[in-house]
Amino acid sequence: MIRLGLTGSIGMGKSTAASMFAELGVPVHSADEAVHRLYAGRAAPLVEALFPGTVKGGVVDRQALSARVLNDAAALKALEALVHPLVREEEATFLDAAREDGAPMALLDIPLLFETGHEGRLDAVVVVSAPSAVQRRRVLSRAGMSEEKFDAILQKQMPDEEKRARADFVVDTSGPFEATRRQIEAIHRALLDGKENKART
Ligand SMILES: CC(C)(COP(=O)(O)OP(=O)(O)OC[C@H]1O[C@@H](n2cnc3c(N)ncnc32)[C@H](O)[C@@H]1O)[C@@H](O)C(=O)NCCC(=O)NCCS
Ligand SMILES: Nc1ncnc2c1ncn2[C@@H]1O[C@H](COP(=O)(O)OP(=O)(O)OP(=O)(O)O)[C@@H](O)[C@H]1O
Repeated sequence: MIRLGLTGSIGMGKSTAASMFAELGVPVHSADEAVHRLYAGRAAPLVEALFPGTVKGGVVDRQALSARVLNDAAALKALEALVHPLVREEEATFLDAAREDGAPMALLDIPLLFETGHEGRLDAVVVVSAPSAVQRRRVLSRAGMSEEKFDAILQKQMPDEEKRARADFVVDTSGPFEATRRQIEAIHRALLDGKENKART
């Protein structure tokens, strides 16, 4: 089974690209969604122990947690040390299930894929990218986002250029959705064809 990673900076189109892979029948796991589930479940008491007052009604209050960690590098590091191993566990379970189902390929959507040194465990990595002006416009149009918050997040992520340099495939998401979809279909086909060729030789 091909283990494919998907990453890209904030607002570059990871979720959109992931849903396009899913439409092609590829099982998809989203690290962001896993964090959401964990914050409503087994991670909540651990987060509360680390940052008292950030859990309300048994669920992590993301706004309160964000305010607590975004401008405090040590606090964010401590949070990551708690959350990332739990996400890695969920990803391993997901990959096992996909393999058992006989899927030829499975996708892990991981915003911090390169930052967390995850590449070694994947067979190929797709990076979604768009010019920084497009990225900024997309992100600032989201509810609850400010210039300051956007800049703080950007600073914590590997620059887009470096991500593109490390990618096996780059998807340009600055055009119409159909153009993004065509690029994803081509990657999907190339990977499956490559696998078949390998099996034959
Ligand atoms: C800081 C938190 C509470 C903010 O939650 P909120 O709902 O406001 O934002 P959201 O999660 O949608 O993230 C907004 C953007 O920040 C990026 N981001 C999130 N965490 C980090 C991080 N540790 N470093 C860099 N960028 C990050 C996301 O990829 C996204 O692009 C939340 O992101 C969090 O708990 N982060 C730590 C866990 C983590 O590392 N998640 C990243 C994916 S595994
Ligand atoms: N051709 C395109 N391909 C992908 N996204 C596009 C395209 N055109 C416009 N968009 C928009 O760009 C935004 C990208 O957001 P998306 O949530 O997919 O990014 P993300 O990388 O998952 O973000 P985050 O890092 O915050 O989780 C969406 O609002 C989407 O509608």
